[in-house]
Amino acid sequence: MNIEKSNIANLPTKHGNFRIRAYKENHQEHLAIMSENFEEIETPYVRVHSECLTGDALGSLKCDCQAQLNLALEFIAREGGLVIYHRQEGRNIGLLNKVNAYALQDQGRNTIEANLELGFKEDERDYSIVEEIFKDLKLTNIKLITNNPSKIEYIESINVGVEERIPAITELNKHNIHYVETKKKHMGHLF
Ligand SMILES: Nc1nc2c(ncn2[C@@H]2O[C@H](COP(=O)(O)OP(=O)(O)OP(=O)(O)O)[C@@H](O)[C@H]2O)c(=O)[nH]1
Ligand SMILES: [Zn+2]
Repeated sequence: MNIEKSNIANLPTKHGNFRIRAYKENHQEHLAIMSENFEEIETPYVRVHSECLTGDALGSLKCDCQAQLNLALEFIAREGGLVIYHRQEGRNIGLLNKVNAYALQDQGRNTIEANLELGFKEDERDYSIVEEIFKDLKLTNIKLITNNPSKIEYIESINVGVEERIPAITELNKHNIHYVETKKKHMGHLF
């Protein structure tokens, strides 16, 4: 994999001060967001956050993405760690397809049924860039912020130890409760 990486720069945010590095693979760019003390921590807290433009940027109430991102940024600013902003929109079906999936959800399909009806798997994400970022940042043991057991499985499969799982549980609302229930029931998410 041919990956270009940026220098490390400061990023002050309302959640705290971070250090960021961008990574470019083919036509996609990702971001590592590190706490200021990241390099001194032996076993950092890590979140691999999948891009959700509608949630992260627009504050969509259909999912729990923005709340999880905010939770993770606040957590690592306080406790020390890393958020990888993994640019695989819509579980990697892309924005246009995700909006088509939303249109099917408007007609009553759940998040998985909509993906399948469009000809995709329920989850098309590929985490190979995450392995490259872990190598670049020399991560061998982490504490992972997630509810998704397949993320833990993947990270262990690349020989990075997951010493602890921190749940990423946020407040639900009437728009996302069905989405979260579907993840729990059909995708094995831990709540
Ligand atoms: N295809 C599709 N993608 C969605 C939908 N809602 C959210 N997403 C995407 O799902 C991804 C987030 O995945 P989730 O299943 O919510 O959570 P996760 O990352 O697997 O697990 P956590 O680490 O616990 O948050 C983001 O890329 C979102 O853009 C949807 O209805 N359809
Ligand atoms: Zn979302």
